[in-house]
Amino acid sequence: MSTTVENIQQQISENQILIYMKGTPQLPQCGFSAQTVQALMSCGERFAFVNVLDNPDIRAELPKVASWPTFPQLWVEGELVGGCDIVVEMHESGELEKLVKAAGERANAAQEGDNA
Ligand SMILES: N[C@@H](CCC(=O)N[C@@H](CS)C(=O)NCC(=O)O)C(=O)O
Ligand code: FES
Repeated sequence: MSTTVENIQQQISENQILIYMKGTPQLPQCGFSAQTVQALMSCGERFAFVNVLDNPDIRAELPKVASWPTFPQLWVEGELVGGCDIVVEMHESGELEKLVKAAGERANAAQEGDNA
């Protein structure tokens, strides 16, 4: 059986664009998660999400793994981008879309390579 920390590490390594949030993209359960996922959705790339309200073990362990105390958390290509403040700021500057689109394109290219 894998531990929570191993699950988290696997989620982060297997999902090139990943948000840990409260609620779901369709039904966020907190304003911070709502704002962040809205900014992410506006980038137009596919992304994975984990609802930490459904996963109390991940909610408890991820802040230690990430050295980041709160949710939401956006991870791109294995690295923590940040929470609501950072993501919203990057969205306003146009930086978020660049980062997310580049990661999405690389993920799609890797996928096509797998299927060939
Ligand atoms: N300033 C933070 C706001 C996020 C925040 O304060 N999150 C709190 C309330 S939703 C949190 O995750 N607390 C720990 C917890 O609920 O497990 C950001 O930029 O992401
Ligand atoms: S759930 Fe209360 S501030 Fe996020």
